[in-house]
Amino acid sequence: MLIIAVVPAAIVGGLLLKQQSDVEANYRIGMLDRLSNTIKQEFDYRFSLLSTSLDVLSRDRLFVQAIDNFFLAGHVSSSLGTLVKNTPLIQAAYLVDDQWSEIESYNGIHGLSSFSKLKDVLTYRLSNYSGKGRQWVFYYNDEDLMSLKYNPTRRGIIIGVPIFQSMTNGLKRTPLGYLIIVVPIENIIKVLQPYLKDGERVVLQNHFSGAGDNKNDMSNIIIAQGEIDKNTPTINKTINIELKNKYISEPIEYTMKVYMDKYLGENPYIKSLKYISFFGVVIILLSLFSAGLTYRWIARPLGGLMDVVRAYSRGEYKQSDEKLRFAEFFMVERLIRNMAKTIRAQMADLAATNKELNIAYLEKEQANLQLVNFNDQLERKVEDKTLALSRSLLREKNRRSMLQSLLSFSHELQSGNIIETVMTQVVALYPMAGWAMKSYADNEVTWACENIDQSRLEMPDIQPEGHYSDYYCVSNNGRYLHCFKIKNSQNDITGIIVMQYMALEHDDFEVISLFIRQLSIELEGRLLNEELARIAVTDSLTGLANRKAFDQDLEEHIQLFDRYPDRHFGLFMLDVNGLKRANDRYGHSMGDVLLIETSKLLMETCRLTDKVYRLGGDEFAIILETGACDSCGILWRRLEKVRDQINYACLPNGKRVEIHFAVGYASTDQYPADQICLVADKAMYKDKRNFYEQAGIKR
Ligand SMILES: Nc1nc2c(ncn2[C@@H]2O[C@H](COP(=O)(O)OP(=O)(O)OP(=O)(O)O)[C@@H](O)[C@H]2O)c(=O)[nH]1
Repeated sequence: MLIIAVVPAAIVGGLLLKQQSDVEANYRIGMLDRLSNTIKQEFDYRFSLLSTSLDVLSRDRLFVQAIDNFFLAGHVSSSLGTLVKNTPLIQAAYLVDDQWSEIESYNGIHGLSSFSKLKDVLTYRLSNYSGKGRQWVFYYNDEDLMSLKYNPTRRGIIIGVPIFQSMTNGLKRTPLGYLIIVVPIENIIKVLQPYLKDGERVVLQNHFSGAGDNKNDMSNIIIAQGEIDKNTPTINKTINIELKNKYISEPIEYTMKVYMDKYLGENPYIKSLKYISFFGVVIILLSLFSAGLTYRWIARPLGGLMDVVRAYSRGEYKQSDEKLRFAEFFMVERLIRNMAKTIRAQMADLAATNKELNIAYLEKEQANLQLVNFNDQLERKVEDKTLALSRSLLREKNRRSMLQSLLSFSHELQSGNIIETVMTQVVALYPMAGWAMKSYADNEVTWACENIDQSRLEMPDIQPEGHYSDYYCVSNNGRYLHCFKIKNSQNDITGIIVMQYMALEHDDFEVISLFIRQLSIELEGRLLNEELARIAVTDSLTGLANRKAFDQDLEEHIQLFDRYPDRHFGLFMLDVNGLKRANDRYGHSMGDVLLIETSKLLMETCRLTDKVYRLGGDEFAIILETGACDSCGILWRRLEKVRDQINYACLPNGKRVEIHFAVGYASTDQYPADQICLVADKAMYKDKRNFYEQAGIKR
């Protein structure tokens, strides 16, 4: 994997480096081309300029005439000097006559004999003149054409220009002389060297062309800038250049090699990258091959095996069509096939068992369902029954509670305050409700209220007179005022109970109605009992307490006095005088009136704390609760005063009899308690006797 990942990256990197190297190489080659062209153009330009200057000078009339005229030698010298100074390539110039004797020179060597070689070559060339140009170029080598300081190598180029009398006569004639120009290789180097940079060099190799006598070549001209290190890798370009223009008769050629110390060789890394790439590709191919083999012979069989196992785990017992390789795989395959057979058989058994179980399960489910339905129905019935039972139990409980309450209530009602007892009872029964009650039996005119607005109760719609039914209901701010009349057995309304509550349930209504009925009965019973008790101790004619009451009270007072001896009481005994006569004379009604009026008179005379009794017939008694002797004396004097006044008992028919009675009294202040009755009685009879005696009436 590492190889597969790294090798392509290295190849791509190498290709990029190679591309960069190629670009750089192309750039260097371009530089080399430009330098080569520059050197060539400069070479051509300089020699073209030189040839032009030579052509101009060779046509100079004074210059031509100077060959024959000694006096023009100064002009020649001046012209040659100008030529040499203005033309960088030229270092020395000679003007010679047709015998090649020097006429004038500049930077030259006087008496130079070396021209003999040139003479032969140039004469030969002129004889074979082709009609093209009239400047001839030659190499020189190892010749002294100027001082050593100008040309230490003794090598260079000579340009010979024949000078004719007239240009029109052509070159068939013998020239007057020759203009010889010396171009040392030092000047060529000097002219071309500025175009080079360090590490660049130009080697001009001349071609040996033309006649065999012109073998004095310049050898190689080496133009360099800076030191040349031969160990430094270089690039070079070889081109042919010609010293050639329209003035030169026979051009000469150079092979110019331009060197630059730039390395164009292959990058070693790129070179090694080739090997790396190659080996990388080989490794990748080998890896792919290995992967293919692994996949084909191991992974795919194992995958197929895994698929088979997974299919088995899912319950799909299909055999793979893929043939497994190797003996182990065959064994595994056989094992799996055997397992598949076994599992299939087991699955078939399981399927059959499962089917039976499913059937049994369905039957069980149906039975369960029926059972659940039955249970539901049973539960609903039990629930309904339980609810009904609980309701009846609650009702029964309420009734029992009510009955128990009513039992205690009946007992309480016989003795306590009726209103308070009833209100306590109803509030205890329904504490969340508001209650009010008014009793007509006690002539009560105010409502007893509990959690209810009394002002609402005073409204006409509440009053029982406007309603026929024993129960009526009026609304009260979203609630209800349930009104129950209390009636006695004569159907008289004896009271009303109001309940402020929500809408009444049937059970509640029944309970309250039962309570009201019970209340009515108990109330009437109490009233009857009270009446009976009152009658038992009341004299029916006069309305005074009777003898029974007198006996009870006297006994009470005696007992009380026995316990509290300082609390004296007094007893007055009274007897009406002349009742029999009144009866006899005017009838019993007169006697009754006499008794009634007497009792009124006694009641008016006594204090409220004194109790008056009619003991029977015409006998009366008075018990003074606080009846010390002096108190008894006060009452006796008041009775005396009343008796002394004349009072009548009158019938409607106008008949009347005078009221008169005898009085006697005793106090525990003076007598023992158990004797005061006797003492008072004696006193009374004594008083009666006195009356009759004074009145002269026979009894
Ligand atoms: N009208 C009337 N007469 C009664 C009543 N009770 C008793 N008498 C009668 O009153 C009479 C009482 O007689 P007396 O005891 O002699 O009374 P009296 O005539 O006043 O003579 P003294 O008591 O001795 O003064 C009897 O004839 C009774 O019948 C009653 O309630 N009404």
